[in-house]
Amino acid sequence: MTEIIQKKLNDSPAMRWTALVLIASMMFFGYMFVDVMSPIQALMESQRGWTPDVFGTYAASEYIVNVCGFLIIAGVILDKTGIRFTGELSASMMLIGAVIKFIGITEWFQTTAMADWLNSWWVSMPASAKMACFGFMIFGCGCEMAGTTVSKAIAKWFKGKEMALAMGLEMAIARVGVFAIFSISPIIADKMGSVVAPVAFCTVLLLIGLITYTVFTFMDKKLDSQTGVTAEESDPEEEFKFSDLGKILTSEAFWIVALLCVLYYSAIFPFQRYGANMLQCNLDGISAEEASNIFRWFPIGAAVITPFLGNFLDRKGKGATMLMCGALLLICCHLVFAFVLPETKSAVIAYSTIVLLGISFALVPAALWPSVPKIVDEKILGSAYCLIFWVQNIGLCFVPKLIGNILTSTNEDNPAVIAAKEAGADFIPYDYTVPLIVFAGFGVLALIIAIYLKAVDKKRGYGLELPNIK
Ligand SMILES: NCCCC[C@H](N)C(=O)NCC(=O)O
Repeated sequence: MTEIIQKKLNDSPAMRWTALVLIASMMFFGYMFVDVMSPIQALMESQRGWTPDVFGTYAASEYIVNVCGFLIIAGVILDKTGIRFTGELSASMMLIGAVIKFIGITEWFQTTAMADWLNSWWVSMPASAKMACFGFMIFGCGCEMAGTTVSKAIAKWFKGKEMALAMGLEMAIARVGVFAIFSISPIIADKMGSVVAPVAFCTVLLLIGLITYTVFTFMDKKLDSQTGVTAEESDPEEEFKFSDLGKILTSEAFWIVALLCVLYYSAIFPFQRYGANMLQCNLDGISAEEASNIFRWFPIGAAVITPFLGNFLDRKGKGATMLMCGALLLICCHLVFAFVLPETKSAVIAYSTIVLLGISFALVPAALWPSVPKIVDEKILGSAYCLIFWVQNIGLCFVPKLIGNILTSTNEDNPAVIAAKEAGADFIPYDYTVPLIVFAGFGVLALIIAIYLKAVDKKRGYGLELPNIK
């Protein structure tokens, strides 16, 4: 009898890589939106009155609802409803949040009665910033939920195939999004003469992201029909249970990784918000466009190297060592920005430090995320990732605000800042030394924890230094 073996959709390399492109597009556009304002901070200050303090509050708003427990609920939604519904929900939340933020910063909104009302309380926060924060809160819930959903989707489509490479590439594509927006946001703002245009552009891209994910859901439905799955993720063993939270939260290894994650990323993503402005200030007031041109090599450096490091980790191991090297590099880079760059004002030093920071940003994520399955049970892996994101989001929420406050308070008596403000200048030459020392401090703590993790790994034999491919 001839046996007919039906090939599943993800058995075809073309189909599974198409699926990756579709889902990674959503994250690509999402990461673009996250940083659309970062390179036009000086313009936001001159056109909408967003001081560093306001900018810090705005940056924190992306994570606030996640920190209040949304990420835990997101884990439940994902495990109960599956990747199709959760992905659509995430992409829709990102789009709705983006539209609210876009409306909030338009010229038109500033003339409305609602803006007058918003301006009447908490007066240091302009109405545009309040609306943008509200939109960014909704966007942030969608974006972080999408991050977990995409990991689960890649695991489903690439299980037993090129899973690590696919995850590395997805992260790399997202970093390219940051590179792209740092390149084009100031250009669009300049050409259109307004800060609204780049936000409008990214909002349209998020709509495209929703469409690409919708196309993926049709492919995923087809895959399920081929594998005979009727209700998604119906295996009760795989489901999120609240009792699992206790198991994870009482694990020492989980806390080591979660703390390392929050400390390291607190010196990366919040820095990304201020990086271009910091370069502008430390390189004697180069234009926002020139500063973005330098800064964009940070995510692109990470994007290029991450898949290679993932491959190295798969074959040679050395995960814990990579974490230590990444943290060490981070400290050196922030200290160079704090003390060497303001003295030398050298573009060469700025470029090389940015590239080195990009290498650090490749080393740590490439080693950190694949380490999690080595320290927690596969059954509770989804919950563990959600909880690590949750702890990480606490840092990402409060650190930008902390940095904004420090930047404002340490520059209160800075004569150059006072003079620029009095003259109504477009560019305010802030002194970034103290915020950069704080970032380096996070790196020092991350390094100590990475060293401790390596020692714990040696004692308990998690295999963090071993290759993934046996
Ligand atoms: N909203 C941008 C920050 C994404 C944070 C996310 N929880 C994460 O850690 N992603 C992995 C990465 O390395 O980008």
